[in-house]
Amino acid sequence: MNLCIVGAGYVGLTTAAVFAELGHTVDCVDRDEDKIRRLNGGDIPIYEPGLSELVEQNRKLGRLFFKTDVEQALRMNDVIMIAVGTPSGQDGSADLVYVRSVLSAIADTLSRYKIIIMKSTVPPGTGEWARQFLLDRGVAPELFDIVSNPEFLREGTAIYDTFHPDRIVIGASNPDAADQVRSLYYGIDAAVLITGRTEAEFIKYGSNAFLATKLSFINELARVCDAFGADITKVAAGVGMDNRIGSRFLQAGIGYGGSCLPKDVAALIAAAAAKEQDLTLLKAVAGVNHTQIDVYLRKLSSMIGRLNQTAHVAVWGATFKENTDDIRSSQAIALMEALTKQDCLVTAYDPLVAPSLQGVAWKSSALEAVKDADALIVATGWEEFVHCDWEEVKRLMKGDVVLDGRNVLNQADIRKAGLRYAGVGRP
Ligand SMILES: NC(=O)C1=CN([C@@H]2O[C@H](COP(=O)(O)OP(=O)(O)OC[C@H]3O[C@@H](n4cnc5c(N)ncnc54)[C@H](O)[C@@H]3O)[C@@H](O)[C@H]2O)C=CC1
Ligand SMILES: O=C(O)[C@H]1O[C@H](OP(=O)(O)OP(=O)(O)OC[C@H]2O[C@@H](n3ccc(=O)[nH]c3=O)[C@H](O)[C@@H]2O)[C@H](O)[C@@H](O)[C@@H]1O
Repeated sequence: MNLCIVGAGYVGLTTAAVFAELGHTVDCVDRDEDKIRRLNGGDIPIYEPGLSELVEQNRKLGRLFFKTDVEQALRMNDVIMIAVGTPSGQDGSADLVYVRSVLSAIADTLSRYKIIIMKSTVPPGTGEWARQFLLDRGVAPELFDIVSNPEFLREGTAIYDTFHPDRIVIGASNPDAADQVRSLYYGIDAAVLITGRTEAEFIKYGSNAFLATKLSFINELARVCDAFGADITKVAAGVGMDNRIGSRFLQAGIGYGGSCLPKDVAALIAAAAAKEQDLTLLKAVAGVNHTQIDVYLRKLSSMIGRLNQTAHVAVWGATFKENTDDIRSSQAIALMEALTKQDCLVTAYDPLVAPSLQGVAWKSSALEAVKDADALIVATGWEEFVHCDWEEVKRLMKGDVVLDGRNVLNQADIRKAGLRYAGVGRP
């Protein structure tokens, strides 16, 4: 099939590479000229394990192209996939400005039947709104179908997730269009759920909202475990052994971040509010996440006795989780900002990024960052932090406090090196 994917971000690029690998011919277009220039020069603008190899392989095979001429690519292809960003607006609702601009370009170029796939995460009802948008722009109804096909990949494992999804959700009002979208995925062994468009949109928000709920639940339980001197990792293991609950997404820490969970929880709350529904549970989920960093700061303060300009805190990790270079809504960054707000001296290191942050001194290695620090906080679970030389850390630090913001460290190793360990909900 000939496919045009609009948006060369995490989702657009991964989907383009995987669909090309499945044998389709893919035009991946983005209006960001610099991004497309880099892609055509063999430079992948995001860090995603395995993506670079897959892109290069399929470019060489003549199945994957990167272009800036969005209109021309829209004209040339039979299937259009919208994979542009849907960021949070002022009130938390999803800002559809980029989606609208693609729809506008589609309205300007549509002269024969096309399937328009909404891959971006959009609020319930957006497919219907998009259909009306095109009709209002004078596009004949028989010239298009809009199909919702939400994406469930995780950054850092995007290629694996796209080849091995738990399910493929296709929301369409026309069964033929749904079948065509299904055929794009031939070669991928996964359950396919065909549903209505609005239901598909809800499935995406429901999934992310549930994942966020699971995380805030375990983080709140970790706070109580702390108060009782119990170990949340053991509690989570036991709770997760119930198949109805499942063991994944129960790792307590400084809270969830990234470009999607916080944004999608906020968007669902806003979408519900627009229909006069008050989502009290999800508001609490967001609230727990928002205050999770305070829990760590209180713990840090109690261990080093102060949080002010005389406290030197080293922070390891800046990305919102390991194996990505994405710092969007990163709790690690929020933590650094909270520390600098208290005038602490912050030295930091991340294997991939060093974003400019007032009051934060970036160092070129993890060990450099801990030199003379009173305390170390591990804010992202990168492998190199998990397996570091704790004896050396102890030698370099002035103080002896190690705060495990992801509950990924081996307490025994840290204590053996003469350091004091604290996680959240871990005695
Ligand atoms: N990042 C992720 O892991 C996942 C994201 N999603 C959803 O997928 C959507 C895209 O997310 P990301 O890939 O992270 O976004 P991104 O922000 O990384 O990339 C979006 C791209 O779209 C381009 N763009 C915007 N308007 C355009 C236009 N009119 N014409 C051409 N290009 C245009 C931008 O230049 C940018 O390169 C969002 O709705 C997100 O919620 C869904 C699942 C996973
Ligand atoms: O819609 C999206 O964009 C995507 O959002 C998340 O994927 P992602 O944002 O890549 O990251 P996750 O792996 O879900 O992690 C989110 C945050 O939760 C944290 N987390 C995750 C798992 C856990 O047990 N504990 C925990 O604190 C991570 O450190 C991270 O900050 C979902 O997992 C994907 O299914 C979804 O497609």
